[in-house]
Formats: sequence, structure tokens, C-alpha cells
Amino acid sequence: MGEEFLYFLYTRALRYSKTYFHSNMVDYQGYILLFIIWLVSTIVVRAIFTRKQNKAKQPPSPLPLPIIGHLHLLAPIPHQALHKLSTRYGPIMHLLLGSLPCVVASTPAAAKEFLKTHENHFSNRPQSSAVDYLTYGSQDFSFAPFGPYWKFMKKICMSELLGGHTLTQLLPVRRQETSRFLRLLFKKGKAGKAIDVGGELLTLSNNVVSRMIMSQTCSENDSEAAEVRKLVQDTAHLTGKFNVSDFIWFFKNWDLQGFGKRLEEIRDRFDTMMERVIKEHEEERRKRKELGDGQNPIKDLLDILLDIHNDKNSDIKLTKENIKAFILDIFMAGTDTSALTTEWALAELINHPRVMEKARQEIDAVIGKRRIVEESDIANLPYLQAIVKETLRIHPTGPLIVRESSESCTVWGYEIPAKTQLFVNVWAIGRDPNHWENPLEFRPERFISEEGSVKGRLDVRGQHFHLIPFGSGRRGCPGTSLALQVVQTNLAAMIQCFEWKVNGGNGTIDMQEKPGLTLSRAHPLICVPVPRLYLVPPI
Ligand code: HEM
Repeated sequence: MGEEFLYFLYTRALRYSKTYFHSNMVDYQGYILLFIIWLVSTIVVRAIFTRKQNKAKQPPSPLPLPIIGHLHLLAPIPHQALHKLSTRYGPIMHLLLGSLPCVVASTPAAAKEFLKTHENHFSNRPQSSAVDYLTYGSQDFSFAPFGPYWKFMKKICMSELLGGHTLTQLLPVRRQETSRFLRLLFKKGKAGKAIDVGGELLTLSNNVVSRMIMSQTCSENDSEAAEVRKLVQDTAHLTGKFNVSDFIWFFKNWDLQGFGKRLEEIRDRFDTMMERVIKEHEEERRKRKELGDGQNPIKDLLDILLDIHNDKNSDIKLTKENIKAFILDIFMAGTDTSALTTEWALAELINHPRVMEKARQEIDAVIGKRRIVEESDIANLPYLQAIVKETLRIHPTGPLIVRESSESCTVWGYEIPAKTQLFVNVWAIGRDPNHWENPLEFRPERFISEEGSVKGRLDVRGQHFHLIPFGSGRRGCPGTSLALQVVQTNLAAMIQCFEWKVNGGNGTIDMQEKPGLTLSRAHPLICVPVPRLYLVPPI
């Protein structure tokens, strides 16, 4: 009823303003009428909101504005704004984002309540029109509702696609890409040239993921690699944009910002690339079969997915659209998250020379100066592991975990209706002074036990709710092992092989953040990698 009344008021306002502007009349009465409509609708929204709050006990909330609710409070950087609001409204808040009801959990206890105690109610993710379109009508994995398809894909992810066996088989791919990356750094460093660290790390992680997914197809060819990178960047850019029609029911069927055309263009580019890559894989597989090649070649992720697609006995029929949408998921979830984590870690180390030196001493003591650090060395580098944990605590590259309630439930005595969006503020949780001593200080020692080993108690895999950079529970990140391997190994090699010289400024790095889905640096990290050890990375 309230919504209908509001709709009536706004259609009137809209019609009036159209007539008004079209007739080009300067009529002060118009302003008065618009003002009255705005005032009445504000009062109505507040009355509805307060009545609803009284009816069902809802978490505390600031007063919403008509139409936009609390959207205006999320600027400029949502996780920071939500953190600030939580200091006033508490660990569980209720917000209206346009017409969408949301709850925000900002402490470890609140996160545990939603992600563990009420996991069954919060195992879905909300849909957005951009993601729906790009994933062939939500045929992907990351946004699939919790159900048979998601369970099937999760099992394959953990047992095959991102499981230990596949990661071991694809180790040479990661090793080769690290070598390429280090060679480039040596070349630039010897010439005294500065690099954009974030840009080079993004190329590295994109190449690793491309090659793991579809073998040499992308990274052997520089223009194809660049094409994939551009696609990933464009997709991240568009899906990270605020789309009015997702939040304000009034504009649901309008494309006010002209997203439709851009989405179409990106999906066409992605689809053309995927069709070509799938065709090449199928051709290769057919040839191998015809030749009766008894050898067991190393399978990339696309091979594994095509095997399932062709398997008549598979529990679930995997369509080509499912495969393409899954690959898009992996590109989106697995590339810039790892690159950004490494970039934040290096920025912290440059700002904390004592920590950098201690990490270097550890690496030199364990590996020596005659070879470059490898993935298998990481287990023997507890201080390096602590640096990565400390980075993920202060700079979690997925700062907000986003879920949606599948049915109504009661959390801490609050009524949470079905279809409520949940934001778990991982960024705020990592800085909670009730759980972290001097939370804003970068101090990896907090993860080291007295005898020098990593404190086993504090893991990043979702068991300890004051450190959940990879989420928690069944919808937690399936790429955690891969991400940790890639980040730790490349960071270790960057510490071992180079001194990092910052051009200009007073030698310290600015740590400001920039808005976006993932936690990016506001200013690029530009440094000269001055070679420290003259080791030639093998190809
Ligand atoms: C430092 C790197 C990374 C960070 C910080 C990160 C963080 C996250 C977070 C916070 C979530 C949401 C978890 C939840 O809802 O509880 C997530 C989901 C996901 N991540 Fe990662 N991630 C990283 C790397 C990767 C990599 C390398 C891959 C794959 C190659 C990956 C694949 C995924 C997928 C597919 C999901 C969706 C899972 C689902 O909905 O069931 N991530 N990640």
C-alpha cells in the first residue's frame, strides 16, 4: 500500500516535471509543488519504515530517504562507509539500498552468526542484471543458488578443478609464469626503469589463470593474452558499477545508464574467444583420439570440463554455456584478487623496511643465494606466511562478502525477511580493536608464536571469524590454496631477488584505497626493481 502510494506520487512528479520542462515555463509554482511532493513522500517513507520496524523487530538503522533509501550513505567507498555506520548502529545493521532490504554484519560474532549458525539461510548470492547477462542467464557457479547444480560444481572444483592433484599437475605452468615475470623485472631493473607493480602482477596472475584454464592458447600469444586481460578488466569495471535498475524497483526495466550495449559488446567478445578456444580444444582432443595417443596429457580446466560435458553418465548435464560462464567466474574471481594482495603486501613492506629485512633474512637462511624460492619452500618460511596473513587482514581484496537470505529467519532476535542481502564487512572485522591489538599497525609478528612458528590457531580459511579474507563455510573461496601458493611464492621471489626503489616522494607509499568490487590501491605502485641477486630464472 505504502509503495503504491509512493509510486503514485512519483509518477505524478515525473509527469509534472516532463510537462514543465518541455513547455519551458519558468513557473515557481512548479518548484513548490515538487517540494511538497518530496516532503510528503519523505514523511510517508519514514512512517512506513518506522511502522515496519515496530511490527517486526529489525536491526538498528539510520533513517532512509525516499526512493534511494540509504544508498547515499555508501559513498565514496562502501566498506569504509559501512564500517563508520556500524560504529554508530552496531554489529548488525539494517539498510535499504534503494528498494532492497540489506543487513550488514561488522564484527566476528555477527559474521559467525550469519555465515555459520544461519549458514543454511544465507547460502545464496544476490543477482545483478550485469552478472546475469554476462553469465548467459546466471548459468555460472559463483552466483548459482545453493542447490544441485552448485553442489555438483563445488564437488568438481574441490576434487578436480582447483583440488590438490590439479594444482600439483599445473605447477610447471605457475613456475614458468613466475620465471617470465622475474626476467622482465631483472631486465627493467638493470636498465634502471620503473615498473607499474600492480599492472605487471595482474599480467602474471592473468597468465597463470589463463594457462591453467586453457593451456597455452592465451599466454603463448601476446595479443591474445592482452585480449583476455582487457576482457577481465572491462568485465570487472562494468559489474562493479552501480546500476540504478538493480536497486530502485521504479527503474527496474529501464537502462538509464546505457549498460545494455556495453554488456552486449563484452559478452560478444568473450563468447567469440571462448567459442574459438573450445573448438581448438575439441579439435586437439579428436586428433589425439584418432592417433590413439596412449599418453596421458596434462589436462587443463577446460579439458576437465569438456570431459564432464561429454560424460553421458554425469549426474548433471554440463552445457557449453555452463562451461563458458564458469570460466568467466574463475577469471573474475581469481585474477585481480591475487595480484592486488601481492601489490598491497609489497607496498606495506616498502613502508616497513624492518619487516622487509626480516623476511629477506628468513628467505636467505632457508633458500640461500644460489637459487630462486619455489612453492615447495613456503612451508619453511613462517615469517613470509605471517606477512601474507597480515596483508589479508588489513587489505582483504574481497572487502565485503555478499550473500542473500533464501527464507526468513531470526538472527540475534532480529527478523530477517527472505531475499534480504547480506554484507559481511571483512575489512571492518580485520580492524576490530576488540580482537586485534593496535589493529591499524602492520605487524606480522602477531601471527608468529613464541618459538617462531606460525600460530596454528589463526588460519585464513574461514574457521576464525576475526580473519575471513576468503569467506567462510560452503560458499567460501574454492581458490584459497591456489591464491596462497601464487601470492606467497611470487612475493617471496620479489623480496629475495630485488631491492625496491621508490621514485620521488619521501620514499613512503601512500596506502589510500579506491572504490570498486575488489580492494584496489588509489595510486599505482611505481618502483624500480633493483636486482639484488644475479640469478637467471629458468624458462
Ligand atoms: C587473494 C586472493 C583471493 C581472495 C582474497 C578471495 C576471496 C574470496 C571471497 C571473500 C569469496 C566469497 C566467499 C564467501 O561468500 O564466503 C570468494 C569466492 C570465490 N572465489 Fe575467491 N578469492 C581469491 C582468489 C581466488 C582464486 C585464485 C580463485 C580461482 C581460481 C577464486 C575463486 C572463487 C570462486 C569461484 C568463488 C565463488 C564461490 C561460491 O560462490 O561458491 N578465488 N573469494
